[in-house]
Amino acid sequence: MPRFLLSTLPPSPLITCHASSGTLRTRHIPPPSPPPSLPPNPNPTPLPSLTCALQCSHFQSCSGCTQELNLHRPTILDEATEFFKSIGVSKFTFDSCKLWGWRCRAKLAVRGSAKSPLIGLYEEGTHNVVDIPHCKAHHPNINAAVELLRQGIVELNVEPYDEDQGTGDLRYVQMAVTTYNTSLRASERYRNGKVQVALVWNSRNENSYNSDKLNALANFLWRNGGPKSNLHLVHSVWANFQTSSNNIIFGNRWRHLLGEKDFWEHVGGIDISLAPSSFGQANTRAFDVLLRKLQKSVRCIEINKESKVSFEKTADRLLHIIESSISWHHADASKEPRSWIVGSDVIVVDPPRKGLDPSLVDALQSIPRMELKAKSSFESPRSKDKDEKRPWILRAREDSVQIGSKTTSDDSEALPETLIYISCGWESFKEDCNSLLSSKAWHLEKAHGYNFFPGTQSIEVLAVFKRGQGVGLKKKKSGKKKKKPL
Ligand SMILES: C[S@@+](CC[C@H](N)C(=O)[O-])C[C@H]1O[C@@H](n2cnc3c(N)ncnc32)[C@H](O)[C@@H]1O
Repeated sequence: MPRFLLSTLPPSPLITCHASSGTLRTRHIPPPSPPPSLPPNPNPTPLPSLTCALQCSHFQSCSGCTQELNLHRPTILDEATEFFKSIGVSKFTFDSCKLWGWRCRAKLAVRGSAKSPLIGLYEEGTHNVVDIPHCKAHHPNINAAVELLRQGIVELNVEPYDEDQGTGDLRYVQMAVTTYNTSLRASERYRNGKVQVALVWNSRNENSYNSDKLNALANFLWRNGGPKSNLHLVHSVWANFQTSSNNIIFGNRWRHLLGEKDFWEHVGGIDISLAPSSFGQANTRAFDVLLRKLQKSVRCIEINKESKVSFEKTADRLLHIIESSISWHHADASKEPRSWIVGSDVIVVDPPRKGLDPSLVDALQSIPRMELKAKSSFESPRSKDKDEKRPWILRAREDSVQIGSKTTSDDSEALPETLIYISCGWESFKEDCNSLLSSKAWHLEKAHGYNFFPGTQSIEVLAVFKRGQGVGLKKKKSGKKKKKPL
């Protein structure tokens, strides 16, 4: 039976700063020196706000971070705590991991000129790129690789993209760090992370007129940052070809140019393969902490068909450590969501920032009705399976990968008891959460927050919903104490 198991493993020892604990173990940033006219304080006590301060020279101009002090406590945390309290979860916990150097994945715009390139993020509300060579959120090797790229652009006269004219060579760069290197001690792996560099090139393909420059830039990065260089920080170089005038960063065509083609990361206790086109968490350390709360997942539904190869590689390594079956399906979860809901014990959703598609929320809300219908129906699941005509379901079945044993049909009409919602969009999460609760089909059992994006007002939330109305929220009919749900 497809199932996602929830475990309560102890928190990872990688946590460096815990918002809910009284003692903070963070990188110590000394308070600013007193003005020269004042006698120096012989016993300076570090200001709590500065202990976890960003102290980034780009803060005023860059749109990446919105909070400068108390990085371990995003200000949105108070609202989140209140929100969960108002819906019956009084113990909302929050894990803060690395506060600086946490970002292992960055997409940066490349603008300016070949002599003076700008590599960074847009200024708030504009399309002016702010150069961020000393970004405090980036893994230090992302900043080092950006510096190398800057030298390559200048030396090889690579033209950054001009949005107004649609001209230039290099539009964006994606830098993704892998800290997976078993030849190093675990404590040294993060610091020695290697960067996969994906250059978004303004041409249709590798045969276009400016492809010599692309190869020259890739060779420059490899020569000066690859395994034979002193720096050795570049893992591989990829090209993505994009000529469209819209704001979409990547085109559909990818080419591996240099270095290792496979990119592995170790999170949640397992090895994960990631293609440069796949979604990958920016904060791999914090994601690891989140994943350790979840143990096994079985039926994965993904709209991006490029992820299939990554899934297959990942699953290949999983075979000897998991007993249950695991499958990957290329499908749009918002189309016919019922087909994914029915037959699972536990549903895990991890939607993009905009939250769940309304059709999926509808389906989750209507579970009590599905239950009634299932009770009154005598239709055999097997015959239903055979008669399936809906093209998207049939397509998804064809385009799927099954690892391990097949699912059994006995429980294929089971309805989920648990819904695990992983969210990176606080506003959409609140909306989805309110919709689920108002339907009375679900109640919220617990919620944890994670500091995935220190310095911003984004938090990652792991919320566990159980089917039906919560004990505390149902009208009490007798004075007897009811058992807490497990
Ligand atoms: C926040 S990411 C999470 C991915 C994965 N859980 C992980 O952590 O690597 C959201 C994922 O949902 C996928 N997605 C977006 N809309 C979808 C849809 N309608 N049906 C299925 N997958 C979808 C995206 O391609 C993306 O990989």
